[in-house]
Amino acid sequence: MAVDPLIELRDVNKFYGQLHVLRDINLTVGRGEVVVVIGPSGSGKSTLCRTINRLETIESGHIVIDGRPLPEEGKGLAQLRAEVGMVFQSFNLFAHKTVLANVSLAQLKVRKRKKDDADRRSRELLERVGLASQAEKFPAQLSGGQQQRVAIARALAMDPKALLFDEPTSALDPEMINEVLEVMQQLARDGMTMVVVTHEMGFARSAANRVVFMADGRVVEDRTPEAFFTAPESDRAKDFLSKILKH
Ligand SMILES: Nc1ncnc2c1ncn2[C@@H]1O[C@H](COP(=O)(O)OP(=O)(O)OP(=O)(O)O)[C@@H](O)[C@H]1O
Repeated sequence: MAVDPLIELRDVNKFYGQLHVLRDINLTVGRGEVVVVIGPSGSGKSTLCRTINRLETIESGHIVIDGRPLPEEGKGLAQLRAEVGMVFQSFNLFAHKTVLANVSLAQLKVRKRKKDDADRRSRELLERVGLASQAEKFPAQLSGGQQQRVAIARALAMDPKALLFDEPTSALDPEMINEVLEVMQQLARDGMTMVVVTHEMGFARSAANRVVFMADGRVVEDRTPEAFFTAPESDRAKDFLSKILKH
């Protein structure tokens, strides 16, 4: 399936103290693929996502992005985080900067764009996420769904090769979830490579090329959404689906 690998994890292991949180993870995300990671609470989904961005270090194994190993530190890390953007549950916007400045800032610092160029690009992206009229506002003046769309615009402003989403809708009121998922659906249709940790099974069914099911720090299943949702193979996945699909 993944003929042109963009993100590769080989035999990755991670511990928090005694807790073996990622166990022999092997995962390949091809260019243009959307991989949705699901699984019970505490199974290591967020940690997996964070290791790809090197927000967490690993004890053993290899992570390769577009043919290059993850950088260790310094300038290489800022470059990595521009190339592989991350969208968090908690938005992580700068409260004292306008929406426009939030989207422009890293472009000035990391991409070394001139302010006019950065602001022009930011406005284009705010338009793309439906927030053109909110550029001069501050984050606290926006709804949670709008703030998350600003965070997506900010990640896109770095012209990333891939985007990681760590439970991007979990902090949102129900009526705001869809406006964020619609932006993500559009990105998927546009061919963005995405790894999405989410509890939104509708998104997994409709947008994912593959569903990765994790339990106890392991990848237990890695299959198409059709195969996973209609005929899960493992007892862990069957149990998980029977619990969440009751709701
Ligand atoms: N910084 C940390 N220090 C110690 N333990 C941690 C840390 N971060 C996470 N853990 C533990 O590692 C395990 C995996 O956490 P992780 O957040 O990756 O799981 P998850 O599958 O994303 O869970 P959820 O769906 O609840 O967000 C959990 O047992 C968690 O308590």
